[in-house]
Amino acid sequence: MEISGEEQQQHIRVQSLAQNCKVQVPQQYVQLPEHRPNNAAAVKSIPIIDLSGSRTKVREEVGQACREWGAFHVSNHGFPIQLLDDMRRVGLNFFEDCPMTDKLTYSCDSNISFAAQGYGSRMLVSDDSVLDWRDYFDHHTLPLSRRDPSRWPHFPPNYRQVIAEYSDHMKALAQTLLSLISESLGLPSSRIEEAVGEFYQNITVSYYPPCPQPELTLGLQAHSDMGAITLLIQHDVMGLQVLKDDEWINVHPLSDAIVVLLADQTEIAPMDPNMVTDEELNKAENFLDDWGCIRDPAVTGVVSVESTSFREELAALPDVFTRNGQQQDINEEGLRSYTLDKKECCRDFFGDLGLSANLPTSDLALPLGSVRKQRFEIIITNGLYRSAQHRAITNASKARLSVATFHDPAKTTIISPASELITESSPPRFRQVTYGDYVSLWYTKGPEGKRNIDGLLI
Ligand SMILES: O=C(O)CCC(=O)C(=O)O
Ligand SMILES: [Fe+2]
Repeated sequence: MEISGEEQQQHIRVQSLAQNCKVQVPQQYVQLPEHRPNNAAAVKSIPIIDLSGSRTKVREEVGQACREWGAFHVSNHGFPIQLLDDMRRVGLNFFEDCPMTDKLTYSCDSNISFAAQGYGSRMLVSDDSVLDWRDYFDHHTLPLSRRDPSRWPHFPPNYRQVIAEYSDHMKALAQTLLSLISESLGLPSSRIEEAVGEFYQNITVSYYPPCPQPELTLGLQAHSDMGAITLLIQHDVMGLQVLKDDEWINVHPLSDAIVVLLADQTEIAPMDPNMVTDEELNKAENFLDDWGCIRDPAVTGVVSVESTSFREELAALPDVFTRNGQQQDINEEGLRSYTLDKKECCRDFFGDLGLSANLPTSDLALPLGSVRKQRFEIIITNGLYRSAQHRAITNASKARLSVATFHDPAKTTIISPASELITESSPPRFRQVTYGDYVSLWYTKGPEGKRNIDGLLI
């Protein structure tokens, strides 16, 4: 049967490409210069938290790691070490020892749905995106109603059993971690898990073949994960990097430890305003400063805007945000163009206002005033923990494997501003977004090297 160009595209696996392109990668895999990997700072590393320590100590360490990194290793986590090894082994066996024709029988069809289960390479729908140097197998594992092991590899023979056991243990660890994260914010331990609801868990095994031009490519472009919390293991080849203070930091593989990555829904999970202490507030302010957002009370009045009510709102603001020493243009038009051209900038701006970027630009005029009033009392804390921006790099000599276990809300869960913030004088002004829509945005627009929470901006 003749295979159409489109079908061929669907079936091209990076592993086959790597065997044929020994010198040069195809143009579609070449990243823009600003996205290419550079030499990561060797000295820093994400924190390691020993979960067997006292609850108070662990809580404090988790809080600090979430504020400063959004990513950390956990050791002595209670997850069976043998199962971590088994998972890495069956993953490698499938990618390296199963014939390509057999692997292709599990191909996922990204035309049918986003994040389709199965064997694939290309995640984003848009045709003009630069491609990742990666193949993957995505498994839908929880809730049990989504679990259909017959859709998972039959090779090696224990593959399906390992995935099922791995999924159950990962769920338990995710629950422990979310309760620690809740407690570290002074919230009841079940608070974030309740906000997330029943876990939708996916396990993605990623396989990065050796790449002839690692300096031009990325195994996986920069992004933050969409759900609540991701737990990740790598085998012994380094490739994961986390962004910290505008610097990419290598996450070295530790065979017995598990990487925890905060995902977007944890960043915007509701926080209890009564729990915000002066000390936390100070930390939040320092945190924003660390992100290059300088509050400058000396600067007043900024922009020319068309809408009078919007101008009045702005005039009521005694200060203006500057970033890296430069005053931000915050007129409505400016924001609109940030949305299109400089989403990161816009996201920071919204983030400073505690809006978690969960706001359509056209509605910006309405909430600004009320938001400003509450900013230092309540809302800042909402963004205190940031989801980790991360990516994977490639290397010329060795294949690399990682296993990421995502814990997400149900597609029907509504992401909305913290209910604590809604009062008569400050009614909800934000578009409510269902998690499913959020996911669709990500797959159609792509993270574009930015945190995918930006996808919520219209
Ligand atoms: O391969 C890695 O280490 C990163 C994987 C990842 O970030 C993802 O699958 O979302
Ligand atoms: Fe990720």
